[in-house]
Amino acid sequence: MSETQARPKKLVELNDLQLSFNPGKSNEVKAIDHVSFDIYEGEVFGLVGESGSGKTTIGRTILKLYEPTGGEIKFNHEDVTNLKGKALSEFRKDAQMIFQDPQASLNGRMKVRDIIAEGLDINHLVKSKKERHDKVQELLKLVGLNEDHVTRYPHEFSGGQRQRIGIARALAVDPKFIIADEPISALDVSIQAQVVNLMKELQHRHSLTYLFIAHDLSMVKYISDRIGVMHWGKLLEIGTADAVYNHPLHPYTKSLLSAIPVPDPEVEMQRQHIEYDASIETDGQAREMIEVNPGHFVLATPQEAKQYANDQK
Ligand SMILES: Nc1ncnc2c1ncn2[C@@H]1O[C@H](COP(=O)(O)OP(=O)(O)OP(=O)(O)O)[C@@H](O)[C@H]1O
Repeated sequence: MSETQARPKKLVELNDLQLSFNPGKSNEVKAIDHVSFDIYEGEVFGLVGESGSGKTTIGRTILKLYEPTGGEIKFNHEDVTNLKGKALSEFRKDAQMIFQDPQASLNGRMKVRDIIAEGLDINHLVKSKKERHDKVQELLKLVGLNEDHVTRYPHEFSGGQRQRIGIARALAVDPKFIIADEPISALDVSIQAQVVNLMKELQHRHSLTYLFIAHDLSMVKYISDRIGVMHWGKLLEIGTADAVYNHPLHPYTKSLLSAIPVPDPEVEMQRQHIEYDASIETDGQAREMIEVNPGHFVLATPQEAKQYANDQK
């Protein structure tokens, strides 16, 4: 990189993050098991892995909805691991979340206008009723909803429209960073692309940074710049979307990829699912993130990393 070229700025940094549920008890779950990665300003970072791998816990821990058991979280170069009070409210304005199930995450007894304006009210971002009204109208338009929808309730909308309301609510406070936790998995396939396209468009227009959480790689590959793959609380692989999708290193990533259905029926008939033998995660050997190709890391022993690199040739 030349001196004149700007280095990507790190917006979110996770350093050796750990979170255990029920620590020290027989039912302890290491939901985040020594995870480190950075998210650069302006990028879409996709976090994938099967149900229970710890993706939601990471999202909620970044937003300070959970207290980590260990490690550090930085936002905009500042340590936010132990934020409290006013500083925490400020941070929560900069970092917003969009949820998987808009039906459950929107208060059914509130009108759309008040749902969208909630963040404006809490953070005292508007000075008059008119300003509040205008801002809500602007947000509705931004996410492709009708201006006369303001007096309706969430149940009067389709799933896709409800997710648009969730997006408008998140954008109301003008955040820098959005965690989208499986934002499309509850939607019809025909609507999924529309919502993803809207999110992409808003990202460009508002210079947003996303952590996009999903359990399968197909849509994540389309929206993400880089992808991290999680299993059992550990980050197993990280790289550009192209590297992870087209040149996977870890056997778990290969297995995840082999599970994606192919639209072509003939190819689909011949698709072979690669079984993943998870015993390599519990054999007691020390593993660390090794950079096999520039920017493409895998959790491995030095020997495994060599093997994974050779398998690619
Ligand atoms: N509040 C909680 N108390 C105890 N265990 C929990 C709690 N929340 C999550 N877990 C456990 O932590 C692990 C990680 O869960 P998490 O929801 O983060 O996974 P996920 O990858 O987001 O899965 P999903 O796609 O199903 O949301 C799982 O084993 C889960 O059962």
